[in-house]
Amino acid sequence: MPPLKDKPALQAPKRNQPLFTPGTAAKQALVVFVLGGPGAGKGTQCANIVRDYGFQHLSAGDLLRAEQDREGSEFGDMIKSYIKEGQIVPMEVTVQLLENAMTGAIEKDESRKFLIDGFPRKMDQAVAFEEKVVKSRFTLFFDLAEEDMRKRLLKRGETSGRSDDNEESITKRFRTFVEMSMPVVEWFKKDGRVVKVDARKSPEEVYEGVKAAFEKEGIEMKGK
Ligand SMILES: Nc1ncnc2c1ncn2[C@@H]1O[C@H](COP(=O)(O)OP(=O)(O)O)[C@@H](O)[C@H]1O
Ligand SMILES: O=c1ccn([C@@H]2O[C@H](COP(=O)(O)OP(=O)(O)O)[C@@H](O)[C@H]2O)c(=O)[nH]1
Ligand SMILES: [Mg+2]
Repeated sequence: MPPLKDKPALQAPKRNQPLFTPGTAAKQALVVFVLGGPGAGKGTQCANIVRDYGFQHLSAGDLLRAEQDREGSEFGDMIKSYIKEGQIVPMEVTVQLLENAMTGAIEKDESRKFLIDGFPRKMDQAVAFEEKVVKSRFTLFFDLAEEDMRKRLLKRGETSGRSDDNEESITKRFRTFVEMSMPVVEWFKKDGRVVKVDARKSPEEVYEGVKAAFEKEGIEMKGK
């Protein structure tokens, strides 16, 4: 995993210091959250969307794993244990990593359209991000039963090398998903900002549902 590029080491906010700098470049972004249980296929579908819609893919899990492996990170050990236990890393860390990545991409003029994958997984993250960074346009929600997600994760675990793709961690991640993350989906749903996609079929068939969701939200493919 590469280190955080062109950014100072991530530091915990000092007492009485605002968590995020208001008015940053990230405010200009178009954000789509991508949620769904562990193994539902979020990352797989994000790759399709990046290819066809010109979004930048920011996976909160990938950013946390990169920070975990970054030499000198004061959060490395903490992130490692949260991930293995299927717990949600304190939101200050994740929101700051996301904001850094968005600001970096905007400054380099790569894109202002972001798919934020696997975030927000807990109400405090959702509220903080939308208040302090930017409000999401909508949430793409991949719907899949636990038994199917478990099968996909165990298969992924054969090659992923991830510390949390094993039976014990998977069970913990499912509990966290139901208790912490589903309330976030329900909250956005009440606000009319969730589009649900059936994730049971093949990746190609699931992508048809994704394209229909983007069309419904008025987001066009590249070059259209
Ligand atoms: N529609 C699908 N049908 C079967 N397997 C899938 C499908 N989509 C993704 N996978 C596989 O399931 C695993 C989890 O997918 P991934 O995209 O990493 O999900 P998530 O990011 O939601 O955890 C991966 O090994 C992936 O190749
Ligand atoms: O906002 C986030 C996103 C992820 N995680 C942690 O990172 C793990 C892996 O997340 P990822 O999205 O990579 O897993 P996926 O759902 O794609 O399998 C989660 O179980 C959490 O422990 C977190 O703490 N906060
Ligand atoms: Mg993923």
